[in-house]
Amino acid sequence: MTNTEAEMINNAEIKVAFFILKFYLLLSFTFFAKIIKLLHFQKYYFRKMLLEVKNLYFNYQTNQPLFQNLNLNVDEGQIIALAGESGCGKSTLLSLIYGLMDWQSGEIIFEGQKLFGPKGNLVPGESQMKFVAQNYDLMPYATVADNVGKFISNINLKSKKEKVEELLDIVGLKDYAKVLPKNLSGGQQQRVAIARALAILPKMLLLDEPFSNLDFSRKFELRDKLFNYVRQNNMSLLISTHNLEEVLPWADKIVVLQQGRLIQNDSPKETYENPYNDYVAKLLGEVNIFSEEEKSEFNLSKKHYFPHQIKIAENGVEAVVLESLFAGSHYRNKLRINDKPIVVYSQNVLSGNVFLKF
Ligand SMILES: Nc1ncnc2c1ncn2[C@@H]1O[C@H](COP(=O)(O)OP(=O)(O)OP(=O)(O)O)[C@@H](O)[C@H]1O
Repeated sequence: MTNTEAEMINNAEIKVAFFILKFYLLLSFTFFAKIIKLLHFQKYYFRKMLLEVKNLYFNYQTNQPLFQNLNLNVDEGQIIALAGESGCGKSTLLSLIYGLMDWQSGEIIFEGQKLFGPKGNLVPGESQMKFVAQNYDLMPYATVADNVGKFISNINLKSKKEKVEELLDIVGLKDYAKVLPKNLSGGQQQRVAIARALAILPKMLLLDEPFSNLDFSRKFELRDKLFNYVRQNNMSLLISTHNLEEVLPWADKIVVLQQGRLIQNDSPKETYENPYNDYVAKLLGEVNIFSEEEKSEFNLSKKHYFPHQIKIAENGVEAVVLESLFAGSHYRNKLRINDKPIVVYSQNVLSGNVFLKF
């Protein structure tokens, strides 16, 4: 064999070796990708149940039950929005779960253990949960930092200080560490209470309308940071709200209460696309509601249309423009189809008569 022939054989061997290596790498990459996908799937679809409310019956007054046979499950790491109009029972349900009131019958099970409400605990509240009620319950003569650090151990003061700083950053109160809560606004006190609840990384966090006192820009910032922190730390969150738009992007499930009855329990997308009734649709924002007669008159496929779901088109249902107002990202138009007033959002200002596509 000549030198050139030997070199050619060597090159061919190297090529084959490279080919096998490439094939092997590709195979192992696909294998690992599959494993990662499986773990991801498992994380979301085989979550462990953390809280179970079973056939809960509760009344403030004996003749009028607020909850009758209420059932609700919360999985580990799940974010659930508890929605409903004022007075539907959101705060009461959170207080019952946290163990601040006795219920008449039914069961509340947390981590597989039956809870007994106030009679089961010397100190009010369950130890693995934290509840931020609407009264905040702050220590008025301790600084903001001391309030936030209230439940953090003093064994390592440096790490405690760092944790408090991290939490104050999340709620946007870094510059208020040394201020007393009595000198803060309602919204600021609310944020201190949230930071304090996050401090001990509870397994379950119960927040009662946590954004009610916050201005628009603060709300955006806090929501992002709060939900990310909750997700990163695999906490379960039950958050009450009367405005679903506030929590829709982050919630795994929307649970809707109407006068103490649980009427819908679905994913945000399902709730938005198929609200159970007019009450649920209105919790999701401005909405056009059509009666059965109007549905057949305008040939509509559903009952509820949000203003952006109705498009201005070349032809379709004719409407008269009553008003077209600039609303930032869109124009908010009041229209009338025959006698039916509706609201439609458009990219341009409207006038005269238009055609609508549903
Ligand atoms: N201490 C109480 N005694 C008697 N009835 C009460 C008491 N607290 C609340 N209620 C009633 O129970 C119902 C539910 O109240 P709850 O505060 O749980 O509603 P909510 O949905 O949290 O309202 P909001 O959004 O205004 O906080 C309401 O009709 C309310 O009037």
